[in-house]
Amino acid sequence: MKTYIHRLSLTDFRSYTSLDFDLAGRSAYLFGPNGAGKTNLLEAISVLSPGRGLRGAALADLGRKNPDEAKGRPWGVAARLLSEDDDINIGTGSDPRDLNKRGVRLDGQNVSAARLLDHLRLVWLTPAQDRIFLEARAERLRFFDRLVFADEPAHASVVNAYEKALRERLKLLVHGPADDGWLSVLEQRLTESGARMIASRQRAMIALQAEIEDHHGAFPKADLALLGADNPDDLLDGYRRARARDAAAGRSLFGPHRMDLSVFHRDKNRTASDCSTGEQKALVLNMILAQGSRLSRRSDLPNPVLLLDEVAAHLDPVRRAALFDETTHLRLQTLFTGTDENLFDALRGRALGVRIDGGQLTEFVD
Ligand SMILES: Nc1ncnc2c1ncn2[C@@H]1O[C@H](COP(=O)(O)OP(=O)(O)OP(=O)(O)O)[C@@H](O)[C@H]1O
Repeated sequence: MKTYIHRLSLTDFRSYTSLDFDLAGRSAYLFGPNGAGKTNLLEAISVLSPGRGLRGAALADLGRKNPDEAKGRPWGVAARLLSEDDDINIGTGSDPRDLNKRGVRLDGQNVSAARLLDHLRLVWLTPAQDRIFLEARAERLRFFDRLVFADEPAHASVVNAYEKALRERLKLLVHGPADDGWLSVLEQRLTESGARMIASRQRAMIALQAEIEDHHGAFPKADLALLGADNPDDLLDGYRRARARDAAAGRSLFGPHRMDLSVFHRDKNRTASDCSTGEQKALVLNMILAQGSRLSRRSDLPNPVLLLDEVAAHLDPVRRAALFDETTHLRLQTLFTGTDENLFDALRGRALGVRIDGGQLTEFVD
């Protein structure tokens, strides 16, 4: 299902007081100086999906505030989406009673954030993710889980339920009383959600690997592997046996929350963390494009919209051209950001060029 963002409206979101942006379903290159508000605009789109957006920010921090103010204003983001058989208004914004919460609306009806996924799938890449192969395991797993989740939305609630049970079990083990009955209930829950987590991650990894084989000739091939995927039949016993060790360590040392994603650069015959910065960027971009391509072929899902923050400038001209060709070929609505206006030349005719300065969109170049 091809879905495109047609119009985007922001109210008191980060540096924007009020903004209406007519994308008309097109891709766009947003350019302007540092601090102009380019990432803020991508972040506004990113909160049109469950979770806390591409910076992982606290919801209360998204509201516009002056430097001397401790608290931001209530904020809102709305979009009109058009697809082949759908025309819908989606919106989200602060809960006026509690700025740490937000409400979500679909055509004026209050709904849960998960419902946004019925209409819009987002895949993003930010500069912070360039270092994903060098980060701690938990960060890499979170990155990969987001890819899984764009594919299987239920994965997010399974991970949440798992993490909640894990925290509760650890609290009991460390602070007591270590009621064996309740611990067993929690470990049973961990076993059930843990087995689902492992299965979803394995499915997503296999599908992504198959997609990488088929596409993106200009980007290095990545060999993906999931490490630490326990046999689901061993989980219950594993938690039981880890009790004393976990209590002593004050950490949960067993289970699929300790899985990791291993990425290998096939042509260089090196693990990703030993590759150059540019090679790492190309590897992660390959994974993002593969995911975008995969989702775009699923006729049961909305077409993904790609948010690529400061990606183009860090690629060599051949890869940059390949990136622009790929997103055009896949008909993926993509929002690129960058400081260099000249990069727009390669996108002319297939994306809007939008100058952003002082928090305002000041110029459109077609
Ligand atoms: N809650 C907020 N209220 C008002 N302004 C904010 C808020 N949060 C961030 N800002 C401002 O937004 C600006 C940063 O915008 P953004 O990160 O979108 O810049 P950018 O154009 O992506 O810049 P760069 O090229 O440096 O990445 C900063 O000036 C910052 O002070």
